[in-house]
Amino acid sequence: MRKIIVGSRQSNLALTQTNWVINELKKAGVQNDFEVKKIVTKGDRILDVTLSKVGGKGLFVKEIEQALYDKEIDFAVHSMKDMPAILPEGLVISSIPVREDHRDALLSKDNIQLKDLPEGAIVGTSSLRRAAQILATRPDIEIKWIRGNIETRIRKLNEEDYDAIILAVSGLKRVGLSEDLITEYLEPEVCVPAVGQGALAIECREDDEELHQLLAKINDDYTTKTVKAERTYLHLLEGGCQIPIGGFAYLEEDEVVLTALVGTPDGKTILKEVVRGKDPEKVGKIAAEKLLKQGAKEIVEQVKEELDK
Ligand SMILES: NCc1[nH]cc(CCC(=O)O)c1CC(=O)O
Repeated sequence: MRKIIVGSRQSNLALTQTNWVINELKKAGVQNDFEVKKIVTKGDRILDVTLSKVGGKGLFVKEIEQALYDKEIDFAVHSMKDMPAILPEGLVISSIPVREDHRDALLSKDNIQLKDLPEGAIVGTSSLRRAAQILATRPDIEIKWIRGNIETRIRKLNEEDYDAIILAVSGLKRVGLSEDLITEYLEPEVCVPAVGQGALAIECREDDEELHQLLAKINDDYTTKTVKAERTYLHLLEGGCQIPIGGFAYLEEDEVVLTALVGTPDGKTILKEVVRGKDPEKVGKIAAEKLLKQGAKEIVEQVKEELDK
């Protein structure tokens, strides 16, 4: 039986996600042997620059995709939210396992909720999406960029002058940290998560039929459907750059309910629509059309220009 080589970034989060997927495959009855091969990406090498400035989503996946092309690895597990809307020729997202918690969370030094943080409090994030939405409700807050993996960010909260930081609940849980660290769960009504947040994407070669069959065993229909709506929307709005875009969908009976958001980084303009319907692609498309009609394109262009400076 074929041994399956799995490529992974070497961060704790990436390795945990990769091992989780391998374990799910085994639980689903896959009997092949697996080997994890660690790959260093450009995103891992750049530490001190705002991510949006150095090229956003593509940074963490390029080297891994090359390894797939070169057949050094057979599949790779990514955070769905780090995946560009369009994949390079010959590669596909073969399977989407069940989503972890989709929400962002506020972790604050003295366990103070967002609405009760003192005026001018410093909140750490390197996400324009999070910054825009925090500033929209609390324009007095000072956003300060913070980089590093989840563990590093929590250390910086304790050691530096941040009053609070924002992290994805899923990331925190996956690296094995306690949810007791969370001060406040930010529901999508307060902070629309990143498209695909909490979900994983298993990427492999399009022509690897044998592997598709194995990976299909851990595909989750609910997650696939909702992520489809989110990513259709994302694709129609941008093209890979990191801008303040949020999207989150859930199912209500047999309908997809998608909340889609675009904002300016200062939070002064927030465009938001909730769209529901049976066909996830249609729902994503309608959400994009509604926001584009309200000026989303202008916001996207403006942010891209700022980032290129
Ligand atoms: N931006 C980095 C990143 N990429 C994926 C996750 C974990 C969340 C997920 O699985 O969607 C995180 C950390 C975070 O946003 O706090």
